[in-house]
Amino acid sequence: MTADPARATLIDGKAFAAGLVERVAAASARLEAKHRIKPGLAVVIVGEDPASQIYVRNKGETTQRAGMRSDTHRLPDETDQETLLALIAALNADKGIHGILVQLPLPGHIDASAVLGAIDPDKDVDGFHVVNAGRLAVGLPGLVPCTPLGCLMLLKAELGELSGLNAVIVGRSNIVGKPMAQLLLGESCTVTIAHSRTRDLPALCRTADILVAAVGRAEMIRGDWIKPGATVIDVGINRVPSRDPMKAAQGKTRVVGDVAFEEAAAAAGRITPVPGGVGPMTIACLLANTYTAACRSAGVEPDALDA
Ligand SMILES: NC(=O)C1=CN([C@@H]2O[C@H](COP(=O)(O)OP(=O)(O)OC[C@H]3O[C@@H](n4cnc5c(N)ncnc54)[C@H](OP(=O)(O)O)[C@@H]3O)[C@@H](O)[C@H]2O)C=CC1
Ligand SMILES: Nc1nc(=O)c2c([nH]1)NC[C@@H]1CN(c3ccc(C(=O)N[C@@H](CCC(=O)O)C(=O)O)cc3)C=[N+]21
Repeated sequence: MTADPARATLIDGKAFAAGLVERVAAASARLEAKHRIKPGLAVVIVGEDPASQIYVRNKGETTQRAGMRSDTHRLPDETDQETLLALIAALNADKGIHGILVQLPLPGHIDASAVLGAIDPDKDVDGFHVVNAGRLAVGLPGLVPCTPLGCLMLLKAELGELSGLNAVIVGRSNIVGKPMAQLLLGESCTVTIAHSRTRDLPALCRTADILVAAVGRAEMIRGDWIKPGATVIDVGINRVPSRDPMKAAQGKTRVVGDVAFEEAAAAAGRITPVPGGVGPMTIACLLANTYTAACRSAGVEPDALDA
């Protein structure tokens, strides 16, 4: 909460994620004590992309802190598709592994959709398999992509009932925009999905009670695009040069979202920061999905993970 009433309330994704990780850890400990199952996550990373390396290290550390098994498979950039598919087949067959995540992007010589399609849908903790996309679309239980799931948890924690609200999602990717739309539709929001061909995006955004930005363009969404009092969820993770010109000259960067934060915070009712907003929720939801997958593999009803 901020003291200035003219400024939006900050949605503390980092704190919410820490609480969720604790609840997953407690639920996993109960699962292990009662049913002798320790949830296990396998993360596969191909190549040396530095940003990906950081995320993968973060995921591994958080998973272990939650008392779950975490295996990281680091493969060289030149790994061929058959080798990767053989690893996935082995992980699909491994009874101690309940979740498999293949870090994206993959090197260009690998067909990402073939690789994602090879993961057992019941171990697909990213929720990227077409079977899970289909389950989400028709309202069957499945595994839901972590980033939109984390956004929905924040929205429900902040707003409670979402029914009837106008939601505008900027971005239509299969991993963020589309599943976000499905989830908000499931909450009975009136959902509009915008993209690079949308006409008069600022006017459309001004209709949003809930605005989700998943574009990948630094600070594209301006303060005067925000309906006063709206809830703004900024998914974007963009590296831009440091503010300090000396540091920028040394190639130092900082992370900003898709929303011009200072301007938007002056208009919005609530807003997520970047960093410290959606990003940590993505990792917490990955653990939640791994716990859920482990329970289902044993036919055990997962404990509720809400706050
Ligand atoms: N916090 C987290 O945990 C995560 C953050 N991210 C971040 O979220 C952002 C989005 O990721 P992702 O969905 O994978 O990105 P994609 O690049 O796959 O999709 C971007 C979407 O934005 C649309 N778009 C691009 N430019 C414009 C524009 N000028 N006006 C309106 N729409 C536009 C594109 O439209 P079109 O389809 O027409 O090309 C596309 O639908 C990135 O910054 C990414 O780093 C992603 C995953 C997790
Ligand atoms: N198969 C797959 N699944 C993914 O979920 C996946 C992926 N590939 N490839 C890359 C994107 C990106 N992503 C993020 C996760 C956490 C933060 C995160 O925790 N960010 C922190 C720190 C940001 C920083 O300072 O760099 C924050 O926003 O506060 C960000 C981004 C998951 N992704």
